[in-house]
Amino acid sequence: MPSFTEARGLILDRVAPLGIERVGILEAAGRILAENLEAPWEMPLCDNSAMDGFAVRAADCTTIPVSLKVAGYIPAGGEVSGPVEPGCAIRIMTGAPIPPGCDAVVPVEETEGDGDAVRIVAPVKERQHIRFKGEDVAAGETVIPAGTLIHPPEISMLASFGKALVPVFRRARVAILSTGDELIELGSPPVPGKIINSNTLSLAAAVRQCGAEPIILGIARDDRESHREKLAEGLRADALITSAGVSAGDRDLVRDVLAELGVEQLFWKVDMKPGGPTAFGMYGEKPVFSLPGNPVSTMVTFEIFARPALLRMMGHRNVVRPFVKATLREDAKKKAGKVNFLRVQVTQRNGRLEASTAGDQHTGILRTMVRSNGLVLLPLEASVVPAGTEVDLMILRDDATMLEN
Ligand SMILES: Nc1nc2c(c(=O)[nH]1)N[C@H]1C(S)=C(S)[C@@H](COP(=O)(O)OP(=O)(O)OC[C@H]3O[C@@H](n4cnc5c(N)ncnc54)[C@H](O)[C@@H]3O)O[C@H]1N2
Ligand code: MOO
Repeated sequence: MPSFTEARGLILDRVAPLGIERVGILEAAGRILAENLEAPWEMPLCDNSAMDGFAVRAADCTTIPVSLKVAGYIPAGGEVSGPVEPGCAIRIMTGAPIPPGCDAVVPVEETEGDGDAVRIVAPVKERQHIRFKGEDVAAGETVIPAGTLIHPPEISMLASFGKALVPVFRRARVAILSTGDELIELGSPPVPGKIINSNTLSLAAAVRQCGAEPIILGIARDDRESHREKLAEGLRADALITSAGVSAGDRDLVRDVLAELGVEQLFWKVDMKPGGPTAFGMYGEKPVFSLPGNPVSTMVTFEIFARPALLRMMGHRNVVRPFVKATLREDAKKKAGKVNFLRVQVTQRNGRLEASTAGDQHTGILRTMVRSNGLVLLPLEASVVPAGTEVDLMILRDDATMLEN
């Protein structure tokens, strides 16, 4: 039986980025750039002022104070007129081009009005307060390499170079199927023995949260016909995720029917809890995740196995949430011989991360998952991990470490 890292390795070895598409620049945020951005021109395009003030010739300002004739005005977006004569200054706004002849800008705060002239009252150094042509980016330079996750700074750079359409890796279309005769859809009244199909929705939300597109297939009933029809439909997407029907129950049909449909199984069962009865296979280039049905196990196995694979398919390079060190606040008990993921509440105290159990750790307890914002890895052989131990923590929520308790 593979460890969770081996199982994840088997998956990541088999999935690769999907194709490339061009999207409107705002749609590119959160996506992965698929081609290098090479600067089509230099930035800035011309020497320009970094301050509101006066463009001067530094050689005119060797003795301070000095009065210079104000010979013109260039607003931002304005145009440069002829060269500036010695003894003259040009009123200039931030971003406006430096007129020829000038080699420094004096901020307005370092000047005084003097009729038609301006009096410069602070020392002036050649080149001060000028943003020089090409100092930010040279023409032809690779400014953003392919494979970069696009954040607002990349949007700014892409926009600055006129890229209204941006080449990004395609989003994965992910089919989601729940299985089981006990399931009813959201909206039906509660009935003992029946379960509202929450896995489809938590999976769809998780798929969406990682930037992929969920395709909800509904529920496959516990017969081969229903499984065959729904699973075949799911295999048309870029990836298929099913929940339930993979343990040892006599009606756990998922793996059987997937095999009939031509899915090559790479593993079934992983050495971890929750999530032991997870299966994974490939249908050609498409990954097929058969996740266990307990809602907690479904979500944990999505995090550990499906999310990294979907991210890789969408071109991401950093696909695995890293483990960071945290201090365990209470003793944690488990059965020796299996890796456990403990659902925890992460807090930050004096800049250090601490993890407390989020409640009852039975895999049937959904409330504990709702209370948790991280998973602590409890190692294989341990049966008690005492309070105060430094443990490996996987943070699941971006806002988790903002909490100071
Ligand atoms: N004899 C064995 N029994 C079980 C084993 C085992 O190894 N041997 N493993 C246990 C573990 S661990 C898990 S996890 C579950 C996984 O079972 P399945 O994936 O086959 O799922 P089901 O048995 O159908 O359902 C489990 C549980 O989850 C609820 N469920 C299922 N689908 C949904 C859904 N779409 N939305 C919300 N809740 C769902 C279902 O009602 C059950 O309560 O097997 C153990 N048994
Ligand atoms: O793995 Mo089951 O996922 O322990 O509840």
